[in-house]
Amino acid sequence: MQLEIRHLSKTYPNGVRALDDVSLSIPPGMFGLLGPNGAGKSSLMRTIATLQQPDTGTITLGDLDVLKSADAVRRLLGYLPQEFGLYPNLSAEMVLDHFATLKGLTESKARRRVVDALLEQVNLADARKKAVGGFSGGMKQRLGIAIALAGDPRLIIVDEPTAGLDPSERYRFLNLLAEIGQERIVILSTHIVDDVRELCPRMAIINRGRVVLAGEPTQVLAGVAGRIWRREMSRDELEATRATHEVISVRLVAGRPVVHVFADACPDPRWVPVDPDLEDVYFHTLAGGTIDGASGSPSADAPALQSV
Ligand SMILES: Nc1ncnc2c1ncn2[C@@H]1O[C@H](COP(=O)(O)OP(=O)(O)OP(=O)(O)O)[C@@H](O)[C@H]1O
Repeated sequence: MQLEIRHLSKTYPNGVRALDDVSLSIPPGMFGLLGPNGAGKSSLMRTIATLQQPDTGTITLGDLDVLKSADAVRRLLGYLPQEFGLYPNLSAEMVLDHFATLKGLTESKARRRVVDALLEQVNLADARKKAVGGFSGGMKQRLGIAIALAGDPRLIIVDEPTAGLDPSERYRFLNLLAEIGQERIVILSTHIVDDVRELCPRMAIINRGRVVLAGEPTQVLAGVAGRIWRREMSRDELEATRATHEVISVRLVAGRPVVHVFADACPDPRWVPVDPDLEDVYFHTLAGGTIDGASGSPSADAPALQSV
């Protein structure tokens, strides 16, 4: 079963064009949808989740017309939105039991088995009796995934799930997603490049409502190989470099800027070649650059580049 999105566009009543002719093919496994704030990720996720209609375009899941069969799609869907509220006084077990009932698990013994298995899977079995109001961010996200998994969905959408998690909770959460993504379509929407690098065999970058790049991380990395150069420099030199080169990222190492530029040839002997990482691809693409061998239409107007 594959998710096919064709020519999807959406303009909100305030005139914002959140989706602009978006087309994507998403096979089973983890799919990373990367983009900066306001790129249109949540608009796309909500549309796939049947929570809003586009102006034009089609979405199919296998043989199912997603936009015309909302009820059938919801039976196959698990959705973890960017923000979700939980009654703080209920225990994890009660919350999950409630959602499992909503998903159609009406027989109490079968539902208890599912709830137990889900709590075990997301590593919350020990916290099952605790009120969710006292949960940490990571625990809440894991409970959110357990809710999304109730009813054994074929398509799972998770919108910015790792923002605000500490490194160990983030690692735990990504591991859980990797396990889940083995037999289903899992769309991970995020602005965190590392989430996609660590998890997703397929990815797309969306910016200003358009798919500006789609492909496999290894393939898109190969597309910029040999054209990323690094140099440590002073802050004054950085300003001059911005005027003459395509600066794609700047990181501080011990307080000094370490700069990556995109160039077909070594700018001068002070620059050293680097193996590109996905962040180089991301910022190069957002700046309107193209990647050899990847699909997508480059951003017409480039946003400001990342700066320190
Ligand atoms: N209901 C709405 N009405 C009007 N404009 C909206 C609405 N929802 C989103 N937008 C606008 O559409 C654009 C895309 O927003 P969207 O939330 O889809 O992006 P995003 O990539 O998910 O960003 P973020 O990570 O900040 O949530 C933004 O300019 C946003 O302000």
